Parts: sequence; C-alpha cells; structure tokens
Amino acid sequence: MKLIRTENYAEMSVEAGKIIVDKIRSNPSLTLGLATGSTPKGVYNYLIQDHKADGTSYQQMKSVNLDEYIGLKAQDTNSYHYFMRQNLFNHIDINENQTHIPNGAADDLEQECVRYEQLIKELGGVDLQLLGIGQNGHIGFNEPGTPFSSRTHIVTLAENTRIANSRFFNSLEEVPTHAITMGIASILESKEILLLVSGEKKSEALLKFMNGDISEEFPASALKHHQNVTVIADRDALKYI
Ligand SMILES: O=P(O)(O)OC[C@H]1O[C@](O)(CO)[C@@H](O)[C@@H]1O
Repeated sequence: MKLIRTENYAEMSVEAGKIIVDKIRSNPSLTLGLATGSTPKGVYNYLIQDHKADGTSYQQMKSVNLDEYIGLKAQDTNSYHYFMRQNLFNHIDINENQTHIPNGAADDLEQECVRYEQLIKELGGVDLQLLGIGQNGHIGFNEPGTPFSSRTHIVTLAENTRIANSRFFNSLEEVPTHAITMGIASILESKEILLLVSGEKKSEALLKFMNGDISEEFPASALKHHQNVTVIADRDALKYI
C-alpha cells in the first residue's frame, strides 16, 4: 500500500485528480469506479477544470458508481444519480449511457443487484476505483459486519452513517434507511484503488485502517488484501499517523 501525504483537502484532490487524468489519457476507454459524498467533490472539480483547460476527453470511458440510496428516484436531489450529474457528468463530455449507478428505485431490488454485478463483469471490471471512507470504516455503503465475500447487495444503513449523511437532507427522518452498494468482494476486484481520506473526523478511521487488524468489523481493512491501493490523505486525517 502506498500513502501520499498532502497538506489539505485541496492538495489531496489535485493529487487524486492528476492520477485519474493520467490513467484516462493513457487508456481512454477505461472503466472508472466512482464514489459520492463530500470527499470526492474536489477531485471531480479538478477533472472538470482539466477537461475545460486541457481537453481530457471522457467520450470512450465508462463509469460505475459504488452505491445509491433505496427509495430515491434519479431526479431526487439527494440521490447519487443527481449528485453525479451535478458534480461531474453535466460538466464533461460523457453520455448518460456510459455511466452506471445502481437503481435504488427499481421494482425488484434483488434483481437490480444481480444486474449491476453482471454489468460490471460485462464492462471488463473496474480499472480504477475511487473510494472514500466512513467514520465507522465503511467503504461504499458496506457497513461494519459486512462479509468480505459480499457482492452488490442491499444494506441497512448504520445509524451513525444516517446521522453523518443527514447534513445533505432536511432532517434525519428523510435519510433513507437502506441502500444498494457494490460489495466488498466486488470492490476488491478493481485493478487499482485510490482511497481518499480528509479531515480530522476521519483521523480515527485512518488510524484504524493503517494500524488495525483486518476484520469484517472494519470494512476498509479488506483493502489490505488488495495489491494496488494508494491512500491519499490530508494532514488533518493523518493526525495520529
Ligand atoms: O465523503 P463522505 O461524505 O465523508 O462519505 C464517506 C463515504 O460514505 C459514502 O458516502 C457512502 O456512499 C461513500 O461514498 C463515501 O466515500
């Protein structure tokens, strides 16, 4: 595992953005695994600015997102479909048919999980997966206790995850209780993983990740089984390291 230390969120975002742009330029038809939440917003902003200034093209690539809330339609402003359009897709040269996000409003959610897993296979797997980490160590929406063998599945969100994410909603009651997420085994099949960690709130999770045991009680620890993980963290997140 490689650790890149950065001063702050902006620097972390630029470091990650440069790595992604390099990959896309050397392999324009790659499949990029994307994440939502506050952490990757700066990276997406870097990609948008680079696209405008240097013309990096996304016309041939494909993307798969990690997760989506159950019960929110794609148009819902709190859905991850909406997040991705607002924060990246609407600002680069990518078509909707190149981008994939689990459908949290599907009639048959179990079938949706099977479809999504199959889709990733048909795309040839994820070349580079961008990840954030939850304060409880979740990756995607794989909460503590999720088997490392898990594939795309339906999860009940941990209360602390709902509380953490309630900042995007009007109230905690509005935060969905369930989500669809790529499983840990699905994530580990990515050829390369970029884990971004920013802010003091994530410092304990980062300490546990770097120095703790590999355990299903701390989902991110599964990444230690992967051969090609780069962690990019900022000074606040690195407080204990
Ligand atoms: O970046 P944030 O908002 O702290 O969220 C942490 C993680 O939780 C999730 O939002 C759950 O999907 C991840 O996508 C994200 O990486």
